[in-house]
Amino acid sequence: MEILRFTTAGSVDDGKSTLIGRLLYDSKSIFEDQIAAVKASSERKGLANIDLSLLTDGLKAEREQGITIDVAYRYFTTPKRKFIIADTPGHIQYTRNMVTGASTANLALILVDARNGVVEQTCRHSYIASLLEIPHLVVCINKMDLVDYSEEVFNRISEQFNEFASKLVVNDIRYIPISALHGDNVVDRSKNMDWYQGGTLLNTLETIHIGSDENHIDARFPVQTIIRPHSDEHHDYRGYAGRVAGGIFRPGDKVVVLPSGLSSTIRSIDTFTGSINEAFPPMSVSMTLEDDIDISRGDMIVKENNQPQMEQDIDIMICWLNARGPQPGAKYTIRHTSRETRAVIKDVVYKMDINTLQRVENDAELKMNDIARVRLRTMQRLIFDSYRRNRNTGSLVLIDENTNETVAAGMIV
Ligand SMILES: Nc1nc2c(ncn2[C@@H]2O[C@H](COP(=O)(O)OP(=O)(O)OP(=O)(O)O)[C@@H](O)[C@H]2O)c(=O)[nH]1
Repeated sequence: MEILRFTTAGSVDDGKSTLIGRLLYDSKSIFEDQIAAVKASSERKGLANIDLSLLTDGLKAEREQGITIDVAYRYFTTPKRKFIIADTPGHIQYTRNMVTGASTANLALILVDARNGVVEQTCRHSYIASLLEIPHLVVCINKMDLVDYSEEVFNRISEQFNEFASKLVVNDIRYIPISALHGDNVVDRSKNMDWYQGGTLLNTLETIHIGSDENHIDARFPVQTIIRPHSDEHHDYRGYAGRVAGGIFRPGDKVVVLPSGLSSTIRSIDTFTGSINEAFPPMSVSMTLEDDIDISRGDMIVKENNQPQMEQDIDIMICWLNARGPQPGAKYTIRHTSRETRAVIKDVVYKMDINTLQRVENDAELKMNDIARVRLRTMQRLIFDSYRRNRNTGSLVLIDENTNETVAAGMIV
């Protein structure tokens, strides 16, 4: 079954918890005992309706303890798709959390309070979603019940958002008028907004086309592990295991191993359940080649006629995630595909002011949540594509060698 990953963003009190609770409740994705518990505590609080935000409040408590990464993952399934929600809180650490939750997302769900319209947070979240090249944006205009389910308010906010979004790179934006509290257009079609002809939120999540979200053109296979079983039966088996990061591989394909440049032909592609004729992202497989060549972890198998770049000097857009900014000359471990190497930050080219979308030059000091363009020099060559071309081979993280913390996420320009 297809999996859709999405992230949620909105300012504090826009209704994210209520919306996710509603989505799980109306799609019957939560267990009866959880519902019973929420009903009981709603009654205890003297509420007439059950308070759906209580379903996600357990997670809030965790957040308030200040755990390192404030992203809570929730899972639900309908007959059509599986869903993974990366739920990020609306408070000030937006960038860091969104980057963490959104790097693999197909879709970003942006919540707007119908009474307030597009606010600063909406713009920041949308900018980050576009920076991360999240392919689909769904803007839910919530609390429609508080504006008399007005079509005019909905249109005004949609236009306001559209105008801002025209400055971003987002290909697919949809707008849905909802009331998370009353359930309008979340799972069930609203009886209060006949003027709205589009799908409900769940319907949109179930049907949005995500088949082209992965790059199926540039064949990229970063090798994670070399498999050499020691039993007699498999004496000469040597497989290269990893996750397909782009394109389509088939037995018989002429391939090149990078960085060595040695070439061979794919003999077989194997999975736990047997051999297959085709491998594409994000499948995890093991390949065997016709020739016995030297391959190690971090190498990349690609096709002869379509090769990635290999460089040591790399420009990236970076999101700084750590409380401590980079010290001059500090070395970092870079994790990129299945490869690890060291790098130094040579230069901060500019920082980005997310509110105005202007570049700020002459300010090289990176602070938490900053977004900047920086130049890296790596010890070994990286084998990469631009992030725009391939999110798998174009993204990397920087790790502090002393504390072992992830201090930044980067997207190769
Ligand atoms: N009238 C109305 N109230 C809503 C709606 N959705 C949410 N609310 C209310 O708005 C308030 C905030 O909702 P939450 O779901 O806690 O908001 P949140 O965005 O998750 O807040 P944080 O988790 O603090 O970021 C609550 O009092 C909700 O009952 C809606 O569609 N209509």
